[in-house]
Formats: sequence, C-alpha cells, structure tokens
Amino acid sequence: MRIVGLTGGIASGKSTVSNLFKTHGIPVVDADLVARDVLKKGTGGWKKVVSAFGEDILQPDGEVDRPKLGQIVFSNPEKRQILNRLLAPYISSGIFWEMLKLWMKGFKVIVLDVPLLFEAKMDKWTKPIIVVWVDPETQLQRLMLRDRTSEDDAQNRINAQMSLDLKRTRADIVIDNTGSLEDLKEQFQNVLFEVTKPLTWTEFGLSRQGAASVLVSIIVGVLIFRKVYNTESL
Ligand SMILES: CC(C)(COP(=O)(O)OP(=O)(O)OC[C@H]1O[C@@H](n2cnc3c(N)ncnc32)[C@H](O)[C@@H]1O)[C@@H](O)C(=O)NCCC(=O)NCCS
Ligand SMILES: Nc1ncnc2c1ncn2[C@@H]1O[C@H](COP(=O)(O)OP(=O)(O)OP(=O)(O)O)[C@@H](O)[C@H]1O
Repeated sequence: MRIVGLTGGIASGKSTVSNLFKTHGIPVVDADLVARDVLKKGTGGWKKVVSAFGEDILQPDGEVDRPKLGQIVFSNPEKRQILNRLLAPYISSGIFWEMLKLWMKGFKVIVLDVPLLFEAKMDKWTKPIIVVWVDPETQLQRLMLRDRTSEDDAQNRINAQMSLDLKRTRADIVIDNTGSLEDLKEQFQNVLFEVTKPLTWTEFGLSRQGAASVLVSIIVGVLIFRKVYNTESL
C-alpha cells in the first residue's frame, strides 16, 4: 500500500486538496477528524484533557468548548504541548485504525492528511510527502475569512506550527496554492499522475493483495517442499 503524506500549514488548502483526491476515488484519512473523535465527551482523550485543563473548558452539554480550548493553547506554547502530549497516543491509534480499515478494503493508495505530519514525526511512514504551500499573506487572509477570527488569533495559530517554508524543503512534491482554485486543480493533475504510478515492490508487499500473494506463495512452497520431501523419503 502506498501511504501518501499530505500536509501544510493551517488554511493552506489541505482539505481542498483532500477533496480533489476523494473525487478521484483515493481515500483520505483526515487527522483533524480523528482528533475531533478522540476529544468527544466521555472518551479517554476527553477525560485526560478535562483533568489537565479543568471543567472550565466544557460547554453546558459536557462537550469540549473547542474555540475556548483553542484560544488557550494557541496563545500558550506550554499548554499546547500538554494538549499535544495528552492526545497524541489517541490520535495515532485512531489514524492507525482508519488505515487498517482502508487496507482491509483493498485500497492500494491512501492519503494521510495530517497538519502536524513533520511535528509529530509521522513523515517517516509516508511517501511521497506533499506539502500544500501558500504565501504568508494569503494564508492569513484565508484563515481570517474562513474562521472569522481576528488577525492576532489567526497569526497565533499560524505561529503554532512549523513554518511553511521549512515544510516545503522537506517535501517530495510542493503544491503552491497561492493562486486560484483553477491553478490548484491544474497542479493537482500532475500530483495525481505521480501518486497513481505503479506501486513499488515494497508498496505492493504492504498492500492487502501483496500480503495475500506472499501468504499463497508460502503455502504453495510448503506444499511443494512436503511433496518432494515425502517422495524422496519413500
Ligand atoms: C485546540 C483544538 C480543540 C481547537 O479546535 P478547532 O475546532 O478550533 O480547530 P481544528 O481542530 O479544526 O484545527 C484547525 C487547524 O488547527 C491546526 N492545529 C490543530 N491542533 C494544533 C496543534 N496542537 N498545534 C498546531 N496546530 C494545530 C491544524 O492546522 C488544524 O487543521 C483542536 O485543534 C485540538 O484538539 N488540537 C489538538 C489535536 C491536534 O493536534 N490536532 C491536529 C491533528 S494532527
Ligand atoms: N486556491 C484557493 N483560492 C481561494 N480560496 C481557497 C483556495 N484554496 C483554499 N481556499 C480556501 O481557503 C480556506 C482554507 O483552505 P482549507 O480549509 O482547504 O485549508 P486546510 O489546510 O485544510 O486548513 P486546516 O489546517 O485548518 O484544516 C478555505 O476557506 C478554502 O475554501
């Protein structure tokens, strides 16, 4: 199985690119969705976070008040680190299960959309790595427009991540999403071509079909060996 890493900065356009993958039949594991699930009321992640940050971060219905927790952690690196440390194990196992489900369904190429792919050191599991880059001013404007936040709040969120310029140096493929959606779709055609190239032997071995072939080969090998061995010992 080919595990493609998709990352970038906040509001750089990862979800927009993810949607293009999905419309071309390539499934996407969205780490933000997994992170939402592991913070739902009553889950292990929720319990840890409530005991670390207190009940003040809860809404009246007991769910985490996400904008409130966001304001706390995006303006305070120590608190952000605490939140990351508490949720990381739940997020990684959530991503693993989502991948396993796709593996069992027989998908040969899947995309992991993980905003903190490099920060969480998950880049070593993915190849190729796609970074959706955007120029800093456009990123700020798109973030403020999408989330209806102040400039300070948006800038805090951008500063909470590794710089996009550094991320692009670690990419196999860079998508420059500073232009229009039409520009993005045009670049996406080349990305799709790269990502859907025939699998390498290692990638094939990691796919469900590859694992099945290895298993069948082992069984056939053992049967032949036993037949030859039995014939010789007669
Ligand atoms: C702080 C929380 C509650 C704020 O929720 P909110 O709904 O406002 O934002 P949302 O989850 O949609 O995230 C929006 C974007 O913020 C960025 N972001 C989220 N968490 C972090 C973080 N810990 N550090 C840096 N950037 C982050 C990502 O680019 C993400 O795409 C939430 O982001 C959270 O639980 N974060 C910790 C979990 C995490 O690390 N998520 C990223 C998945 S790898
Ligand atoms: N090329 C583009 N032109 C104009 N707007 C765009 C373009 N690409 C994305 N956008 C808009 O910019 C905003 C951010 O894009 P998107 O939500 O895809 O970013 P993201 O990287 O997934 O963000 P996050 O890290 O918060 O999940 C959205 O409102 C989206 O519609």
